[in-house]
Order: sequence, then structure tokens, then C-alpha cells
Amino acid sequence: YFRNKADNHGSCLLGASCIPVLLPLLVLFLLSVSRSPGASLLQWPPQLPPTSALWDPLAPLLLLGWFTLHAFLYLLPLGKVSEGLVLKNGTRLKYPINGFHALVISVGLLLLLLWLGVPLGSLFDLLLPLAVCATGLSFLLSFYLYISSFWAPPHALAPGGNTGNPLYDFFIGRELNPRIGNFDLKYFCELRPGLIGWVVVNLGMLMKEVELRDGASLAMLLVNGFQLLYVADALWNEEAVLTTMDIVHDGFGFMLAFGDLAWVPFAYSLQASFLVVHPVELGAAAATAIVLLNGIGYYIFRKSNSQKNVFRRDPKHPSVSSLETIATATGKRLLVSGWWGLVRHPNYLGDLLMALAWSLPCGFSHLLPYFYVGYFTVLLVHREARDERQCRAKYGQAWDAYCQRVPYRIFPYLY
Ligand SMILES: NC(=O)C1=CN([C@@H]2O[C@H](COP(=O)(O)OP(=O)(O)OC[C@H]3O[C@@H](n4cnc5c(N)ncnc54)[C@H](OP(=O)(O)O)[C@@H]3O)[C@@H](O)[C@H]2O)C=CC1
Ligand SMILES: CC(C)=CCC[C@@H](C)[C@H]1CC=C2C3=C(CC[C@@]21C)[C@@]1(C)CC[C@H](O)C(C)(C)[C@@H]1CC3
Repeated sequence: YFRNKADNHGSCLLGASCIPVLLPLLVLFLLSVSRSPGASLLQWPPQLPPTSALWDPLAPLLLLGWFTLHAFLYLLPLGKVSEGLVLKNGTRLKYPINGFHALVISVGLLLLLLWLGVPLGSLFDLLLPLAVCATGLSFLLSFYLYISSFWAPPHALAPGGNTGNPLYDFFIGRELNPRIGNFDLKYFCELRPGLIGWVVVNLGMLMKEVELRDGASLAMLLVNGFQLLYVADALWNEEAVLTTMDIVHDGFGFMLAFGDLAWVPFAYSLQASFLVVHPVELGAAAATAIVLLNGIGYYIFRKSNSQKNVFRRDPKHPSVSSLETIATATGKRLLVSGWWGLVRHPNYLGDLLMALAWSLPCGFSHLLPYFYVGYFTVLLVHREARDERQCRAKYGQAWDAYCQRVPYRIFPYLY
């Protein structure tokens, strides 16, 4: 995660060269640990799966089918078409807003498969080969993105990924919104195959548990329910993704391609795969407390994201017009009351509380289910610092005034 350092800084280059090798190995390592009885992250030498466990001819077929289905659903004339933010050349790109339809159709198809007796629990045995194929696909896609970016017009290039160093640019991504015709590759990958794939992997783990123990545990149901809510929320609010850093600012290279297609479906589903081999008996009181925590996290996440989106689209909207703001030299204003007056990134706070609620159903016997909380804290702290730099560059003194008025970044009174 080295964007904004397009100055060929040694550590960034080292990161850009090592991460494409290390991250796929980390996914395989985490998956094997999650299914081993010890589930120890601290074992030395680290436990890696035997090569025979990495391949199954069914995996590339399933993956290809899944991508074709989602490309087809993306192109279906369902839902509305929305415009992205204004680009450097003054134009706006059009995006289909039909991700929620894709989720509903995918879940419908899965239920049909279950009804037809297809053993979805077999996904548990296919996880490693599927992760290997998804990694292969993200490499292929990244090579295509890197090479095709040399035909993109200068205004279509991303601010961070054009240093001239091939390794770094391959990693960060040279082009901002690579498209094949009207098909937007970054937008498609960010929200469809990987994110909905995460829900499918989780459901597969739940079905495996049903096969093994004649029923789904409360812990597994909670993990599935919470993460389904998160994905459904992302797709229900799909239009808001058009204003996130990833779409507006970042190039599409290996990091996002691998993140979207392999990291999200296989590393974000670790709690569910852990629970298949490490059942947890959750009491009613603990379950209620965890549901409450997820509810509070979700409320903060959704309300703060929506408040900013409404404010950015229409500052006079009745739900935000009474909030206190400060003016900036760009003409845009910054919210200093409401959610954005509590901390400078209330949406990250909500997301982190949810992350904790997804791990707690797995109990405290192992560290592995908490990997997501740790990784996500590092990702969001780094992302916050990156956003802060961009906002200071954009808004100057007005940003400093905002920071003085709202001193905490993510956790009130802590950070
Ligand atoms: N599950 C996952 O793996 C991940 C989830 N996320 C989630 O994605 C969501 C989006 O996050 P992200 O894209 O990082 O950025 P944000 O949605 O936090 O947006 C940051 C931008 O908001 C605007 N802004 C900041 N402060 C204010 C203010 N006080 N008033 C008005 N506008 C303000 C600025 O843009 P401008 O002024 O130009 O409008 C700033 O650049 C978050 O909820 C995050 O938790 C993110 C990464 C990974
Ligand atoms: C270790 C590694 C390869 C990191 C790459 C980071 C990516 C996994 C994340 C960068 C931003 C993301 C977002 C979401 C998923 C994870 C990635 C791709 C997101 C789609 C999750 C759902 C949310 O509601 C969201 C739509 C706001 C979010 C957008 C950012």
C-alpha cells in the first residue's frame, strides 16, 4: 500500500517487488492454517500446504463460469446508469448501478443449486485450488492492464502509478479507469466477482458444517449473517463507491486486482473456514453482545458514509443542511459537526467495530480469526494517513482548521 510515493523511493520499490509474491503465499498460508487442527499462526517453520493440495481441474472451470456470469449480469440492462465524478478532461464516465441485482440473482442461483442437491460444502475442499486460480487470474489481468495502459491517452492515467519503474507501476496501476468498450474493469472487479464470491465461500463453509455436524452453529450463522449484511450494504449503496479513493484517485494494478479477486474472497472469509474445523459453542448472552456490537458498528459506518455522500451530492439536503461546516478555497465545504465532527474518519471506526464483531464468534482459543481485525486496522490507519495527505494538499489551511476542531482521527480520545 505504497501509493502517493511515486518517487522511486527504495522501500516502495522493494515493497512493490516483494508483495506480489508474498501476498499470494500469505493467502495460502492463512487458508491452510485455518483448516489445520492447531490453527497456529506462530508455528515455525510456517505451515504451507503440499503442492498436491493446490490444484483441482474443477477450480478454473468454476472461476471462469463465475466471472462469465458476473460479466453477463453487469451488462444486463437492470437498474439505473449513474455518472462518476468529473475527470481531468472534463467528461464523466457512466456506470451501471445493478450490483444489488447481481447479488440477489447470485443468491437465488445458489439456493437453486442447494435445492437441486449440489453439495456446496465441497467448496471447503476446493478453497486452496480456487485461491490459486484467482491469484493466477489477478496476475493475468494485471499484465493486461499494465500493457494496455500504454495505449491510454495521458488524461486517463492515474496520478500515482506512472513513475516509469515497471515493477512499481505494475503494482500500483498506470490507468485510472481502464475499460473495454463500456465495460469498466476496476469498478466491475471492486464490487462483483470477489465481493459476492466472499458470500459464496462463506455459504460453502456453512454447508460444510451442516454436512459434518448435521446443522449450522450459531457462530457460523452470525459470521455469515454479518458479512452478508456488509456485502449487501456495499451493493445497495453501489453509487457511493463512485466517489471512493479507489475509483477516483487510484490506478488499477496488481494490488487492487489481487485485492478484489483473491484477497477479499479468500482472506475475508477466514472466520467461516476456521469455524468448520474449530467449532465454537456460543451462549445466548455472548451472541447478543456480539450482535449488538455489529449493529453499533454498522450504524456508525452506514450513517457516517451516507451523511458525507448526501452532503457531497447536495449540501442543501434537509438531512445535512443544519450541520456546521467550514469553507475551503476550492469552493467545497467540510463538515465539522454530525458524524464528521466526532472523529475525522467515523466510517473507519464503524468498519473496525464490525471487523471485531466478525471475529468474536470464533472465541479466544486462536489468533487466526483475529487476523482480519489486525490487517484491517493497519490498512485503515494507512489509508487515513494517505487521505489526510491528499486533503491537506487539496484544502490547505481549511484542513488544518478542521484538524484543530476535530483532533481525533479514528478513535475518539485515543487516536
Ligand atoms: N472492507 C474493506 O476492506 C475496506 C473498506 N473501506 C471502507 O470504505 C469506505 C470509504 O472509505 P474511503 O474511500 O477510504 O474514504 P472516505 O469515504 O472516508 O472518504 C474520504 C474523503 O471524504 C471527504 N471528507 C473527509 N472529511 C470530510 C468532511 N469533514 N466533510 C466532508 N467531506 C469530507 C474527502 O474527500 P472530498 O473532500 O474530496 O470529497 C476525503 O478525501 C469506508 O467506510 C471504509 O471503512 C475502505 C477500504 C477497505
Ligand atoms: C492486502 C491487499 C491486497 C489490499 C488491497 C486492498 C483491497 C482489498 C481493498 C481496498 C479498498 C477496498 C474496498 C472494499 C473491499 C476491499 C478493498 C478492495 C469495499 C468494496 C468493501 C465494501 C465496502 O462497503 C466498500 C464498498 C465501501 C469498500 C470500498 C473499498
